[in-house]
Amino acid sequence: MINNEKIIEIKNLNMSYGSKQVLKNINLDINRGNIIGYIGPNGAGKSTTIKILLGLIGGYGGEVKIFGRDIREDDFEYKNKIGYVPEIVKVYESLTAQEYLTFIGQLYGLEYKICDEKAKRLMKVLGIEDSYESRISSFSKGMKQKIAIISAVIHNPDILFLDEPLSGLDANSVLLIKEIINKLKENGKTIFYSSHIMEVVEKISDRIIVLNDGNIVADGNFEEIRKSSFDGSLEEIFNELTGFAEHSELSNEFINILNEV
Ligand SMILES: Nc1ncnc2c1ncn2[C@@H]1O[C@H](COP(=O)(O)OP(=O)(O)OP(=O)(O)O)[C@@H](O)[C@H]1O
Repeated sequence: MINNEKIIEIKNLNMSYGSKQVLKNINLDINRGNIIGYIGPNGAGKSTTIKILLGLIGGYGGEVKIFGRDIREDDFEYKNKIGYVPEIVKVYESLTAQEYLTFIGQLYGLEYKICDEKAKRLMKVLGIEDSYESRISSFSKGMKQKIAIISAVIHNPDILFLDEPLSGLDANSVLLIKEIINKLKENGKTIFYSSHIMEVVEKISDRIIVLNDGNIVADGNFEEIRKSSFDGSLEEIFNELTGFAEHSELSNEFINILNEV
């Protein structure tokens, strides 16, 4: 399905922390129903972009429109239609899954009874329903990740920002969550997928955007990126685009230091 409705429009986006410019004139239009692989080396500016889109940080230059409206003017309504799985999951660990998920659901305006029922059913699908009334502090890493995913989608958002969403999940859960992401796309949801696992980004994304030092250095589907670069895997192209060629030298140096004593 080709959908040209622009759901996110970013014009001349700049962001600095003190004297350090971390986003340098980013221009991006994102269409509804796409999975966008948003990748780049550590410190490239990915989280900063996502936090601006989420309305979590201000002080930027340029313009960001979501659902056609400037987020500076409409910073409340649009937030009800977006969901976010952060890289480092901070859930309120002293709460039970039931307390936490119903709290989040109610923040998004759902009735208690509806979020209670939905949360329990979603946990069942992800195989953790037995822990619905247990404290999150007793959960394994993967279980906490599943809670973070449920809390990001319980209100059925139109745009989903996922930062390393598969972190800590076992192979079966990875398969299930990837399948769910594809079905969310088929349902017209737009997904911003940020990850360092290149194999997944390569397979899952309709469009891949590579950020390096605050600049977009590649933008297109995997085939287009291959054509404009070379015929390799996304991991190889990524290393080439971001200028990282010293892995052999650096790994030798690391081992040599260990061998000194
Ligand atoms: N609150 C802050 N104050 C000062 N500098 C910051 C702040 N947040 C981020 N930075 C700097 O901005 C740059 C971009 O950081 P950002 O977190 O956006 O990178 P990233 O691409 O998400 O990296 P990673 O892959 O490691 O998560 C980095 O140099 C970082 O040190």
